[in-house]
Amino acid sequence: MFADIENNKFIKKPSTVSIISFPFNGGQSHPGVELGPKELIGLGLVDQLKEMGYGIAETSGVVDTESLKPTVVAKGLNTNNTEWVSAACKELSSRVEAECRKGFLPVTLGGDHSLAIGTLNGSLKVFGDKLRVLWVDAHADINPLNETASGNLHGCPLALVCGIDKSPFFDWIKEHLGFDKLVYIGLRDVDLPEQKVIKKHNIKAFTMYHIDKYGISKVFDMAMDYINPNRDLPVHMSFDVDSMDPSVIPATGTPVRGGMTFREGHFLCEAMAETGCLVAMDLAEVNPLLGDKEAQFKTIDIGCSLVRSALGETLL
Ligand SMILES: NC(=[NH2+])NCCC[C@H](N)C(=O)O
Ligand SMILES: [Mn+2]
Ligand SMILES: [Mn+2]
Repeated sequence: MFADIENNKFIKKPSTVSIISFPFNGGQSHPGVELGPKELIGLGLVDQLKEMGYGIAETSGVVDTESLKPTVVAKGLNTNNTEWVSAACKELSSRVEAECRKGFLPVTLGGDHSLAIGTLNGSLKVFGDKLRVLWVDAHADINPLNETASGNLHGCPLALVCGIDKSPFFDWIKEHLGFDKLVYIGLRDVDLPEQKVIKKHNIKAFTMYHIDKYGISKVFDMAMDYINPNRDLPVHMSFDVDSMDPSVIPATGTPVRGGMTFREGHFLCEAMAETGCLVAMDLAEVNPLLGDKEAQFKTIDIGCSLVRSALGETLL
């Protein structure tokens, strides 16, 4: 058995990772994001993790999202590909849950950020109300389903995970994340309905303003002090690569200027690793079809190094 969750004794720094590829683009409208996992692995991510000493779980693998595409879809919904996002995320949830139960650390490679509906549900099932979530993103991704202007579900995952929305299309989501168990870092593009939700539920958020003002080190400490003051609770980090500045990570579908530098992003991941509390990670929104060759290479290469940093890569 992996851990004694009741006593906060989850496995710190697990030695085995499961690489879950989630080639999915149904949560947004730019083709190409489904190629993220293949390109990240193609550039050597799995070998790099092995070199760092990690065991790679045999249960690593690809979620066959295409086969989960529904043939009949409801009309008149405010969100796009609703049934497909639900079916794919439900499958992803059970994969993440199974890996966490074995004491492995699932690293889910996206795919668009709607994937967090699945990954967070999976880790919530295992760690229950001990689970804490660090959401690293330019966006808040907490649009209520009936209020999203774009209709793209990658802008809504936290509304479902936190139970603001109890859509019948997502009736498999039974457990919800408390608002006080979530913290944001990197925000700089938040829609009006999201601003209302964040204020109403008093969700802790560190925007780029706070990173500029205090520096990333202090911001990370403040974020952890809020969700995990004794550094003894399991943390799921959901990392959207558009949290990074577009000059660092250009190949992503919804870039926003004024993001984290190369070092700020890596420092954040290194600091997360240092706590020993990371139990699951998502890397979302790498789109290898956007921009020129150099932009694509940079994005994939730095995507890999962010994961390595979060898993404890250090120079010495
Ligand atoms: N995971 C992301 N990149 N989300 C971008 C969301 C953009 C915008 N807030 C929307 O809801 O459409
Ligand atoms: Mn984003
Ligand atoms: Mn996002």
